[in-house]
Amino acid sequence: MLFHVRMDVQLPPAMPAAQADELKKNERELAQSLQRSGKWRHLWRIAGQYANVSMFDVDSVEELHALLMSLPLFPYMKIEVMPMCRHPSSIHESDA
Ligand SMILES: O=C(O)CC1=CCC(=O)O1
Repeated sequence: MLFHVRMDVQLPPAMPAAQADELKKNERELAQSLQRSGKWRHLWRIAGQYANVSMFDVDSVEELHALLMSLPLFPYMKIEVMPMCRHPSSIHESDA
């Protein structure tokens, strides 16, 4: 199942820089591991914003929910999820 996910990061301005850096480092490590596994298919920065657009390929909504909740930055992100299904006019086999 494919999901389009937008994540807006909203770190508290008062958070110490060292704590923010540690969260970002842990987030990067997990994100890269999930990309290598194929679960996190795409990760794009939205230009000019501390936000990303991602595509996830998971087996269920429950798996997506657990994955998103496991992200170190989860408590500091506004997350919007859009479930994707194949468009009948798509010529890309990988869009399923
Ligand atoms: O910086 C972001 O958009 C949040 C994030 C997701 C994966 C990652 O490494 O950072």
